[in-house]
This record gives sequence, C-alpha cells and structure tokens, in this order.
Amino acid sequence: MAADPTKLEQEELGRLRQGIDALDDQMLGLINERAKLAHRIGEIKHGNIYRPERESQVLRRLAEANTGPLPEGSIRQIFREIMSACLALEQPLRIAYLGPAGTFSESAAKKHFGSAPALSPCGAIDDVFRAVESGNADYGVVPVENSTEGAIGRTLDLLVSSPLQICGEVNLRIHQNLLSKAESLAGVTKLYSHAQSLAQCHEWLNRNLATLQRVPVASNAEAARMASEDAASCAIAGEAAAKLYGLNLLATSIEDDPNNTTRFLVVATHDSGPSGQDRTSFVCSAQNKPGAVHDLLTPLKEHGVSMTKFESRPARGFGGSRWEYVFFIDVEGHRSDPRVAAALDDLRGCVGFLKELGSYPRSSQ
Ligand SMILES: O=C(O)C(=O)C[C@]1(C(=O)O)C=C[C@@H](O)C=C1
Repeated sequence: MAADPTKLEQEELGRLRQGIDALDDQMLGLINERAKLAHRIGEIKHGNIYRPERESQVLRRLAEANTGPLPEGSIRQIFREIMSACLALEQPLRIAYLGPAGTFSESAAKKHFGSAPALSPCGAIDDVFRAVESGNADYGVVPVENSTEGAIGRTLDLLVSSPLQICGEVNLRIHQNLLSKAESLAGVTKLYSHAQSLAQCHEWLNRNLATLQRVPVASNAEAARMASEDAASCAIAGEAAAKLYGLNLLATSIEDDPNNTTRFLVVATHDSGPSGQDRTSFVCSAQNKPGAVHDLLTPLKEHGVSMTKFESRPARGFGGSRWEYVFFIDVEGHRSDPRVAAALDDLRGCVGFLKELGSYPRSSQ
C-alpha cells in the first residue's frame, strides 16, 4: 500500500487542487464564451450549421499547436467533444450507423461527431443509406475497408447506386478483446464473434484457444450480448461492447495484425467544402480494350494528382456484363482544386461512366 502523504505534502496537495479549481473556472468561462461565438456563427449561417471542413481545420490547428504533455490524441478528443457540444446547441444531429449498439461503427461515429448527436443503430448497411436518403438521419456512418480483410463490397455498391455523397472518413484502430461474464476461461466452451473478427484473431486463437468451439454471429456486439447471457461462453468484440454488456476483459488486443484498422465513411446529402487537406472519391468504368486501365491513370499523372486508392469491383450489379469492372479511385485534393477538377474533366471525356462520390477532409490517422 502507498504511504500516507506527509504534512508538507498534504499542504502542497491543497495548493495544487486550488490551482486546478482556478484553472477549471477559467476553462468553464472560456468554453461557454466559445459556445456563444459558435452560436452567433450559427445565426449568420442559417440552415445547415455542421461544417466538416472547419472542424477538421480546428482539430488540425490545435494538434499542431500542442506542446504537451497531453498527447495529440487527447487534445483532439477534448476539442472534438467541445465542438460536438457547441454544435448541439444549434443543430442536434441524428446519425445512423451500422449497429447494433456497441459495434466499431458506433465507436467510429462517436470518434467523428463526439457524443452529443443522437445515434441510431441500423440492422444493415442498406438501412444506413436509406435512413439518410429518407431524411430520418442527417448523416450515416458505414465501414468501407479493413486493413486485414479488404473492401466492404456492399458499401461500394451502394455508393454507386445512391444519390448520397461522402462528406467524411474515419480511420479506427480495431482492437479485439476476449470478453466473458466469467472471470476466467476455466468453464468456457464456446466463442462467439463476427466471422471477420474470428479471421482477424485466427493465429492468436490457434495459439491460445485451439480447442474452443468458434461460432460466427451477425456482429461483434451481438456476440457480446450472447456471451453476457451465458457464463460458459465468451466473445471477441471491442471495448465498447464489453462496457455495454458488463463483460470482463479476459485478454486485450488479440488481433493478429497490430495495425488492424478499419476505414469508415460518413455519407450525407452533400459532400464537404475544402479544408486544405482533402480527398476526393469517384467511381468509373473502363472500356473493354487493351490499355483501358492505363488510360484511366493518365489524366491523374498529367495533372499531378496523387492516387491513394484503386479498387476494382465487378460491374454486374450496375448493368455491366460478366468480367466487366468498375474502378473506385481516391485521389488527394478537393474536387474544387484546379488540378483535381482538370483531371476529372479529362477522365470524363475518356470513360463511359464516371460518378463523383464526394470530397472530404482526410482522416488525421
Ligand atoms: O465555424 C463554424 O462554422 C461553426 O459553426 C463553429 C463550429 C465550432 O464549434 O468550432 C461548430 C460547428 C461546425 O461544424 C464547425 C465549427
């Protein structure tokens, strides 16, 4: 046990706490002053107040100005919550995400919007798009790719067919944990998780729990819920699900790839204005002739536009015939940047189909 503080230390403790109280009072005043400025900005803007490009600039500027000791991640989190609360005074946002509660999509939505908005879980990626299209939600958060498992095809397909635009991206480090109602694995016979999570922890499971029966279920959060009802089972899921269902963390960060990251997109009826560090996504077809894919890349090269993603997908779902493909391309820059605009114009002239999916601030991670 730690020794009790000496009398001198007790006195110092009192002075330090007074110092903290004084700073807290100042910060309280300043945060409310800030809220008043945001409120006035809201009055001037009329209508849609949420500005992803401005939020990205605010967070980037503070992260760059930060000299510590608080790390950049904490500064971003604190100011994210302050902006989230300021915005909620003006425009309470409704966010649809791929549920149920406790999924990584929910964590991504909170990371991007803070905790002020009303979050509604949807049963499928299609339902997230539908909620935003119908006006039942202002924004939608859906996974689009995982660094271990690759693209989420359904999200890509819906980006082609839906009128929604991408207005943001969130990169989330995915830490998988072994959770159970039980305090140890002694009597545990079954393991629930989503098939993707089982795959992401495959080697760890083979090394540590080779004989445990693995049961794939609809989502990690559902796995956690099932494990919460049966102490002879365990689940692989994120920390949010562990908290939600009151489960013990029997092992943490058990994913095989320590850099396991999922990229989520924020979809809306509009994309984002330029923030200075943006990405533009579009999808296009290539003609079925030699050198067609090379032709797609030429306008980008000619206008000095960097490509950050190139993903192909069968075009069958979009009226294409067998063995025809569409290409999902991400480039650096905003569609209003002259070089990006010129490259897109040239591309439009040489492909059968091109759809802009939106420009949005690049994720900080
Ligand atoms: O700068 C603005 O346009 C604001 O409305 C202020 C503010 C903020 O709190 O900084 C609030 C909401 C917007 O999404 C962006 C920024």
